[in-house]
Amino acid sequence: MLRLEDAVIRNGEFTVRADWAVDGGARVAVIGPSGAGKTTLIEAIAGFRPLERGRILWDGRDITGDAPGKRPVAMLFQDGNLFPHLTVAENAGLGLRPDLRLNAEQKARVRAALTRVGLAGLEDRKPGALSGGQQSRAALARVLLQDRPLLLLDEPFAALGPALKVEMLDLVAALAEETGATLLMISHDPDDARRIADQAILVAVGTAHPPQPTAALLDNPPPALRDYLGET
Ligand SMILES: Nc1ncnc2c1ncn2[C@@H]1O[C@H](COP(=O)(O)OP(=O)(O)OP(=O)(O)O)[C@@H](O)[C@H]1O
Repeated sequence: MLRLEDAVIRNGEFTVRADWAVDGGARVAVIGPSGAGKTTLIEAIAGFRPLERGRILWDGRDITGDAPGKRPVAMLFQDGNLFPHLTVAENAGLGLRPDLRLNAEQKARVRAALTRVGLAGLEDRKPGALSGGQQSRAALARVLLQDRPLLLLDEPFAALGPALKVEMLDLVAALAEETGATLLMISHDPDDARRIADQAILVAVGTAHPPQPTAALLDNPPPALRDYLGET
């Protein structure tokens, strides 16, 4: 379980508050107007931004002061953070060992992860020789190999076309199901939230609200969300 306890997170003059918990294994969308603090929230959970007040707990353990690498967290960004000079296998392998000194068993795990995300046969390509969707898959393989119980996604597939995006969302949902990972995903597209997340955290007017059923929130949005969704 992820718990934010009476947390206040600052980003310049801006602050966002959070006081709630997300159950282990849940899939949660983070939605809300532009500039409301969604990225700020995710950065604090990942450890890139200190709390001004409060605590972050994972399964009861206080991780508030832990460095990003020590947290139970893997993060997937929109650009995938792939290194252009490394092969697909090497980019994925970074999820196991940053120095890439992989033994035979670890190399086999990299191959298995690449196969799982549909990149078998492309292990030796560089990212520049992959399509956008294939690049997303390579980044996902790295996240899979990191094997962390909490997966944070900041609009990971926004640059993909609609069909490809749906394919990637379904793959992420399937992987989360298989590994039991807890998923928090920022999205600007309500359809993404409905597709992948049965719960949603609304971030608006300085507050990240407790998770609530996605369909109920989107079917009957509060004013801050209604304006944003263009349903005035
Ligand atoms: N470097 C900064 N210095 C000061 N204020 C900042 C800085 N970066 C962001 N902010 C402010 O913090 C607030 C939250 O930004 P954040 O990126 O978390 O919002 P967001 O909900 O993720 O937005 P978007 O949906 O547009 O990505 C914004 O209102 C912004 O003005």
